[in-house]
Amino acid sequence: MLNRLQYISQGATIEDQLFNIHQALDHGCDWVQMRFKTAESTTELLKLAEATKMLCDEYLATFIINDAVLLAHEVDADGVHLGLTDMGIPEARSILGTSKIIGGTANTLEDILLHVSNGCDYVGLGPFRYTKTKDKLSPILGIEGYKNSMEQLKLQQIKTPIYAIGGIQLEDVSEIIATGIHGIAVSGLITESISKTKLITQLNEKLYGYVLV
Ligand SMILES: Cc1ncc(COP(=O)(O)OP(=O)(O)O)c(N)n1
Ligand SMILES: Cc1nc(C(=O)O)sc1CCOP(=O)(O)O
Ligand SMILES: [Mg+2]
Repeated sequence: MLNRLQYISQGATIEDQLFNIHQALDHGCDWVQMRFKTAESTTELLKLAEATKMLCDEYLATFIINDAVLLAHEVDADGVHLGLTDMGIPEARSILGTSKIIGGTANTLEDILLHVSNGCDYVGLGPFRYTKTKDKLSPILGIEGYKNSMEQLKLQQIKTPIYAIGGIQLEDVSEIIATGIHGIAVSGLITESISKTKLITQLNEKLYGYVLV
């Protein structure tokens, strides 16, 4: 089963990225998505990916890469996350094989159904609310948007794990999970937290419904 909490990395430089990723792992995150939009070259992306791979191996954490399928293949990451304008899931699958995780972005039920029919392993459905982390946001879904999509998926007996994303705060998690959503993907919440161990423990308690030891 896929973990319920995914940390999406932040940082303008390799050093900031690595610091934030290391912090998240050290305080209990077990799934990192490397998202480095300000990388100046493919060499920088490769350097960060290699370093993140080593860290995630050390912490026994899942490591996926945003957008870059060939890079994920090159560093033997656990998978990729692909947006609506990134490489298609069938092509990514043919490069990465069946053992790797492929996630896809959705904003509508139609997006979700397309990803499911293309064999994605999970869907990131968002944005939940406005966030400054990503430019050019799709229309905001709010809790009602999640309720509607999850009801339709239940009717169609679709069990692909769906992750909520976009501006999520600790206080939002219980009502999000109550819709049938599998997990959450967060960036700013963890990066900016000054008590990360407490935050991640509280997130996991809400996501898994019991206290993790
Ligand atoms: C878990 C998860 N869900 C959605 C996204 C957004 O991906 P994308 O639409 O490709 O946008 P960018 O992240 O590339 O700006 C995501 N990264 N992760
Ligand atoms: C990367 C990303 N994708 C989104 C989408 O809606 O597809 S929202 C988002 C940003 C997530 O970061 P934060 O937790 O800081 O809001
Ligand atoms: Mg993308």
